[in-house]
Amino acid sequence: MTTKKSGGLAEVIAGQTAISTVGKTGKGLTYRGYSIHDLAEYGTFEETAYLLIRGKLPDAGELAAYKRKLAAGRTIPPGLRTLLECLPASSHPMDVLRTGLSALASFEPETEATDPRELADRLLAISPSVLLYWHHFHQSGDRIDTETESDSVAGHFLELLHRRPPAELHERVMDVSLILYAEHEYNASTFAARVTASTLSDFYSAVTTGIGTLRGPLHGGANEAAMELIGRYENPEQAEAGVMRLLGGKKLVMGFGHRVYTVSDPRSDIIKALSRTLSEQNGDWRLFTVSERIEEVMRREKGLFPNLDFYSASAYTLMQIPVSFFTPVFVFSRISGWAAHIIEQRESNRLIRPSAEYTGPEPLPWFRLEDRGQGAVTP
Ligand SMILES: CC(=O)SCCNC(=O)CCNC(=O)[C@H](O)C(C)(C)COP(=O)(O)OP(=O)(O)OC[C@H]1O[C@@H](n2cnc3c(N)ncnc32)[C@H](O)[C@@H]1OP(=O)(O)O
Ligand SMILES: O=C([O-])CC(=O)C(=O)O
Repeated sequence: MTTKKSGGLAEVIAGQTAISTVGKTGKGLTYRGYSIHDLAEYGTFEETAYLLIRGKLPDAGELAAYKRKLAAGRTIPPGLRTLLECLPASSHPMDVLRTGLSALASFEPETEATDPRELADRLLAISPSVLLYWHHFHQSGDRIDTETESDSVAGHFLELLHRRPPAELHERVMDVSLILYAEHEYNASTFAARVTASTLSDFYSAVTTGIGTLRGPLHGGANEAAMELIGRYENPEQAEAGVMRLLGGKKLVMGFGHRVYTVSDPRSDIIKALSRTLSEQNGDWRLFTVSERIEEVMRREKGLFPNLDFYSASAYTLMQIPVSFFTPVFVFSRISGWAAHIIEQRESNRLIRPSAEYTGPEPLPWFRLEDRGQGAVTP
């Protein structure tokens, strides 16, 4: 029988993975055995993506070659540019990204000869270009050159967005953010991508599935929803009163809670520290102090802790990233985790098709159309 605990597949072991561990002792996170703290402190997003997609850390030569390859993958095919120009200016950026990456399949289809690792790299490299080509075309009519001098995904995205090389601190914060968002075991979007891969569908379809699933506010969309909440309040006192009202009305406070972590989300302290540094640098503490008060209230009233999405919201805003780009940034990073899982699924595939507990009517007699009067078909 489905209980509240088993609903949503909570605590169900739905398969195996060698890619990451989430929530060991209630709060740990490793990617292929490396702690998230080491990756965020000493690593870069490119090393992380290489580790996830290829299963080992690159050496210096491999990393340099990998960065060159990603830089070469930023170009958008002319047909896809035309398509992006045709999408409405009012599109949600997640629609643009989902549609853009899906359409790339028509220009550069996966074939028997395609190495899925190469395709993963192409999608990682081109994603910021797709979003920002569309953005600038509809903002100013400019058909931007999507090549930049930057040798990192973080720098490429920020440079395309603001059309100038990013400050060193901003590039590092974005790089760490991409590391934190890269991979998380059987989260909803990754699991959905694995389901698609398990039907032997193509790589693009699996990634597109992931994007569609990530967008919801219970998952990746929570970073945008959290910013919408934080942005409502001028000061911590207002925030406390507002959140108390939400809790009184049994509403969810986005950016809090987690399905697997029970003690804390280890990524949250890392992004929180960066949000503090950005506030200090900007000399603007409003978002940070409002966020801290919301955190205090949520701990006191509900015993809930912030997840990665909560302090990502203030950090991104402090770097002048538009709110509607927050979940797309999550996509830029999570493509690496999805890719690792799609490849792992393919390596030992069996169709993912669970069973359901039936709760519908017992077998019913058939009524011919002319006999179906009011109330004739009642169980
Ligand atoms: C990167 C990521 O994707 S992290 C997740 C991002 N999502 C969010 O931040 C959305 C807000 N959070 C939530 O909705 C949930 O905590 C989820 C979806 C993340 C996890 O959901 P579940 O594991 O199903 O938790 P569940 O709903 O059983 O929560 C347990 C209790 O805590 C409450 N609760 C959980 N999260 C929150 C929250 N953010 N605000 C208020 N109450 C909450 C629930 O209402 C429930 O209360 P009840 O027992 O009185 O009914
Ligand atoms: O694991 C989850 O359920 C959600 C999450 O934190 C992630 O995908 O990063």
